[in-house]
Amino acid sequence: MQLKFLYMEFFPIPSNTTSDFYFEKSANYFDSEVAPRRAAALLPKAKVLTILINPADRAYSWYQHQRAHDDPVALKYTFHEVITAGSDASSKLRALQNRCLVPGWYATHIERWLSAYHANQRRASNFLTSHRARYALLRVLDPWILVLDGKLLRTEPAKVMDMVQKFLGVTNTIDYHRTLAFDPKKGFWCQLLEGGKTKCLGKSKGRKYPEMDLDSRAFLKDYYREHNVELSKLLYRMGQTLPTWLREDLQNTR
Ligand SMILES: Nc1ncnc2c1ncn2[C@@H]1O[C@H](COP(=O)(O)OS(=O)(=O)O)[C@@H](OP(=O)(O)O)[C@H]1O
Repeated sequence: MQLKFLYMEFFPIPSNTTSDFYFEKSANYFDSEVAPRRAAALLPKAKVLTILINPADRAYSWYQHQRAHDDPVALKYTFHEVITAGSDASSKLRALQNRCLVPGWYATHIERWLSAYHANQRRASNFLTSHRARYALLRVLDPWILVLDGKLLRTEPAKVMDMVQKFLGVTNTIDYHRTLAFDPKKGFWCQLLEGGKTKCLGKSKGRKYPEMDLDSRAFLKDYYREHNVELSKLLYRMGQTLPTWLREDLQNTR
């Protein structure tokens, strides 16, 4: 009971009379086995947005995140040592390796979200026996999932926010082309305040760290090849635009 109460407080039941949107964001349960089923049970009408960057960069970003939080394993080992550690490595090193690598199996995780939510919506399209036709119909009737290009979000956030507002069906839209400005010191787009100053995200977002070494880049390119091919097929089936980083990656693969 207690858990349910906390959940309901965290996700208040939306009233039919308001046009408010409740949102929640986290990078940490995207790849969870149980989260999609739980989310679909708790919030069957939720819209889901996934922001994907190149999984190799995501792995490196996580490693840097852990170093910044003084994780002794991330401080002790280089990124290359972490991602290439073998089965004989310590359990702590393997755990860090998993948190760097596994969330980047994007197609596997998105499939899990799709099946959890589709299982919920099946009744609406029960007359269609083919899985593919059902996908297609649900895509048109109820676009509830949007896959966004994290690289584009970084370089052209206003353009991405236009897509988000359209997807959510926001009526009172905000023109982010006017409310965001590039801050050269931060190296990212930030909120533009009255008077021309900018308000950027905190120190923990957009950290400055060295470029990934080329050996790690090559290792991860190979490691994620099949996963990225699967992702491109899945996005095609879902009728979603391929992120530019994925297009480039696949072109280089060929
Ligand atoms: N405008 C702007 N300002 C700051 N940071 C930006 C911005 N746009 C995108 N990013 C990228 O977002 C990354 C951190 O966001 P996350 O949501 O993954 O972080 S967290 O899960 O909340 O810790 C962060 O990753 P790192 O660069 O590894 O720090 C950024 O690259």
